[in-house]
Amino acid sequence: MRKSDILQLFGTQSRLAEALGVGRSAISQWPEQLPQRQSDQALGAALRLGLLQHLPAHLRLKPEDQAMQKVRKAVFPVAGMGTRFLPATKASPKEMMPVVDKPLIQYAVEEAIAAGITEMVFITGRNKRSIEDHFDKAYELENELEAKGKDKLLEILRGIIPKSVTCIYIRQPEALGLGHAVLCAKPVVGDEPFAVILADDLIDGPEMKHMVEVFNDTHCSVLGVEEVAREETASYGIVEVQDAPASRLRINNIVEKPKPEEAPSNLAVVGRYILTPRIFHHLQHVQPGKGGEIQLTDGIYALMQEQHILAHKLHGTRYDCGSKLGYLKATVELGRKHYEVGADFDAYLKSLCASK
Ligand SMILES: O=c1ccn([C@@H]2O[C@H](COP(=O)(O)OP(=O)(O)OP(=O)(O)O)[C@@H](O)[C@H]2O)c(=O)[nH]1
Ligand SMILES: O=P(O)(O)O[C@H]1O[C@H](CO)[C@@H](O)[C@H](O)[C@H]1O
Repeated sequence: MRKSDILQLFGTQSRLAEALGVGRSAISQWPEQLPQRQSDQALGAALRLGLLQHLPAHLRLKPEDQAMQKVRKAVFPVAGMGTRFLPATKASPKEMMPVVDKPLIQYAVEEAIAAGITEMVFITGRNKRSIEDHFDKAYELENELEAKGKDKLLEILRGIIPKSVTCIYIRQPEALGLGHAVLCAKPVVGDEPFAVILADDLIDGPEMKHMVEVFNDTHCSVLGVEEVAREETASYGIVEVQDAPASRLRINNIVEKPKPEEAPSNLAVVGRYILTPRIFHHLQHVQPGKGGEIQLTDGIYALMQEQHILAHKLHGTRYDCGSKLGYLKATVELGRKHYEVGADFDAYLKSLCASK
């Protein structure tokens, strides 16, 4: 690829330099015929900035490069301690706590599958064996159900993970923080955009599917956000946004768990992210932040200095199942909707309220 083609795409050297996070002098030293690495970098930046529609036909992405830009992998960090749910989480993971009849992690995996994601990457720690068992084939149990003619249950069991989906487990040796957990996925994710789903934020609705649509349109990282009460900002990553063309919300600041008086807004990041692979570079360099942990938010802040990052306002209802109250709310709401017990449970709740 020629440097002049690239410059035509970006308009000016400064704009290209800014997009790549390098100085203008570095660009002026580029030769006219660009080595592969520079053309890849420049094309990647153009893709993220939505400039590729202006690219002459002979320079458009090859189908194999387009495949690399699909969100095919989801990372599920599940190596945390779950201290807010002790003693329930003393010997079993928080992500295996059931809401009605499915563990939290299964809701998260189902949301990823609904978004067309086919590789599930779990970042696990100690006490997390039951997560692997949950997504593994249970031969003895299946044989038992088959012998007893319990076909419906057998079907439910076999449907947990469709055949087209692969599960991969990576151990986070120490719970050094969410950012560190995501960095542990680097060897498996490689040079592709990927989703991050925090299972304790249970979302009733196909949120990741909507976010993948935004990514496919823009090729920018996307964060799921929701307005929270001012007094709750210290529990979340908080973003500041500006209106960008096509009513996409572009993030221009992100702060981990600010006090209400210091928060740039009340727009909170919930546990849904689509990130470009460049995040790994930044996570390798961020220092321990809030709470002495390697924070994903700090990596995202660094990424934002060189790439556009968008905020996607949730469509579905989110339940903070990392907290007791949020978990109880999810249990009641999803219980009321459940195909088997929903109607009876709803009648019970109504009679309970009437009797108080
Ligand atoms: O080092 C870490 C930290 C956090 N995580 C994962 O990131 C997500 C958000 O982290 P949380 O802070 O909500 O989870 P926690 O397990 O640490 O919970 P509490 O002690 O606060 O009750 C959770 O899904 C957690 O498992 C990791 O995988 N590794
Ligand atoms: O839940 P944690 O680990 O305290 O916090 C993590 O998840 C939150 C969403 O649930 C985000 O807003 C935070 O930015 C992130 O660090």
